[in-house]
Amino acid sequence: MEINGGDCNSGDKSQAETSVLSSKVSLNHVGEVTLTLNSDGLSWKSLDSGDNGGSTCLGIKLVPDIPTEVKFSDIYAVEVADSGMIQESNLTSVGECFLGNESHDSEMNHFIIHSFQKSKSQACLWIVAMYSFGHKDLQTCQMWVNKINDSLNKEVGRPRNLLVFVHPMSGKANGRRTWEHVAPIFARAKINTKVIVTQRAGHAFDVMKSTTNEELNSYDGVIAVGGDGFFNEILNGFLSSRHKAPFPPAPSDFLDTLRNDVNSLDYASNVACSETHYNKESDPLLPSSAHNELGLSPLGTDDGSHSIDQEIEYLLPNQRFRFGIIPAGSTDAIVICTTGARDPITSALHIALGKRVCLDVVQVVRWKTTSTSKVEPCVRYAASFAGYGFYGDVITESEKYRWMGPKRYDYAGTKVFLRHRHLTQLARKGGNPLDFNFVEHYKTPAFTFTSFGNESVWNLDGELFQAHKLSAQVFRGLVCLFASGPEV
Ligand SMILES: Nc1ncnc2c1ncn2[C@@H]1O[C@H](COP(=O)(O)OP(=O)(O)OP(=O)(O)O)[C@@H](O)[C@H]1O
Repeated sequence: MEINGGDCNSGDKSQAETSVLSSKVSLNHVGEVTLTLNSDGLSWKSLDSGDNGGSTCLGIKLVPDIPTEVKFSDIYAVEVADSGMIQESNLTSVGECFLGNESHDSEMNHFIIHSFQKSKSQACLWIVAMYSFGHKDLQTCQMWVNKINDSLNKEVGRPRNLLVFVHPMSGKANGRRTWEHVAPIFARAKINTKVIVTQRAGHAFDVMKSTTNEELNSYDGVIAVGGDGFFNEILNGFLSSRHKAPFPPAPSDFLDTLRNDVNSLDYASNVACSETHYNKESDPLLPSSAHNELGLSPLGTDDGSHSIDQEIEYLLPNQRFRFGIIPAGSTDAIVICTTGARDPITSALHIALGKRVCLDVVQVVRWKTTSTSKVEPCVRYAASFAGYGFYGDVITESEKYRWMGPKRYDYAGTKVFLRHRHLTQLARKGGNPLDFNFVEHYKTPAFTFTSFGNESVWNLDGELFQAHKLSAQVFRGLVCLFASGPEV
């Protein structure tokens, strides 16, 4: 083993300060290599042929398709393994040439680097990759592991403790299996997980709502193993007791109605204040200072002095806190916006490596009149979409057929469509169902708030709905998921 000084990397001060470690080791499926520890990762070069491995067969050069470097930012774990076999060649599948090559296994101590490779057919899809390096001396293996771990510990943003909610009935009732499939990645990365398998709808919401920030402070994030609805349940549980911004501005005719309603004065003044301080043209996102100007400082500050960063601090249990999702649902739309692949392993790797992306969250306020004629807001948060009308009816109906898996949406959709009163009447009259105007029944036939503007107001079937996108600036920390953006 050689330890070379930093003078190997002349010219770059930061690199020169990092001493470079280099050893002759055996890489499984490749053979003998010189392994080098650089400032940002590991690289290796084959000693067999001088040009990174491979051998010749009938005059044709056979080069194993194995990377020659890995960055620390892409390594999620490293470990010393029990002594075992290292295969010194990769030529197991080249027919006759296999016999002609000297491929042999050697028993030696080894250490394993756990990383990932991007799928060749779909770059968003990450596949676990293991590099097994062998050396006769166990101490050398341990020394490499220690050095690599020292570098991994300097990687920022990686979680150490996570709260994991598993929805066992999600998708095709495979939430638990999905978690068991990815759990070894967290174990290898030495990430502690507290796992809660939900017993009923609303379980995760209740836990998130009732758990204090002090209690959540011991975690670096919350992970949902389930679908979009499950993720939204966790998000809503978290925000419902923490997000205290004023409601979005309402149209003046609606405010007049509210002002005339003596029972609703509190809400009217809240909404009116929002309207006064908000200028859509110059400031498309709701100003964070509105919290204080409205006198709504439930986060415990009312002097108007704290900055946006401080607000995030008050809202989140800690600055590291993130939300993550491991897809196990029926549609998994959110994960397509974050990792770009509907694949639990890809999501688990993103989470373990501390990759993140900001995702907008929308607050939807529905003003509804209660039985006592009081106008009250009903607040929900959505990370992908919110539905109304036909869409809502389909979702409600589909819950009866969860055992069918994702097919239930097609079945429930058809059933709700065919149940339509107008359609039945039309059929009785001998009309052509294709002439049927779906909009007649559902004034908003399949209304989904998929593309939220910064501020939107809808009057649907006589009820007022408002949505506003929570400022990415204000909620920078809050809406970060454990995932990097999809490859473009
Ligand atoms: N243990 C449980 N039993 C029944 N329902 C549950 C349970 N845990 C959570 N739920 C509810 O099931 C709803 C749907 O869950 P989820 O989003 O994971 O599945 P999905 O509907 O199959 O997927 P998608 O939302 O991607 O279409 C959630 O909103 C949640 O309230």
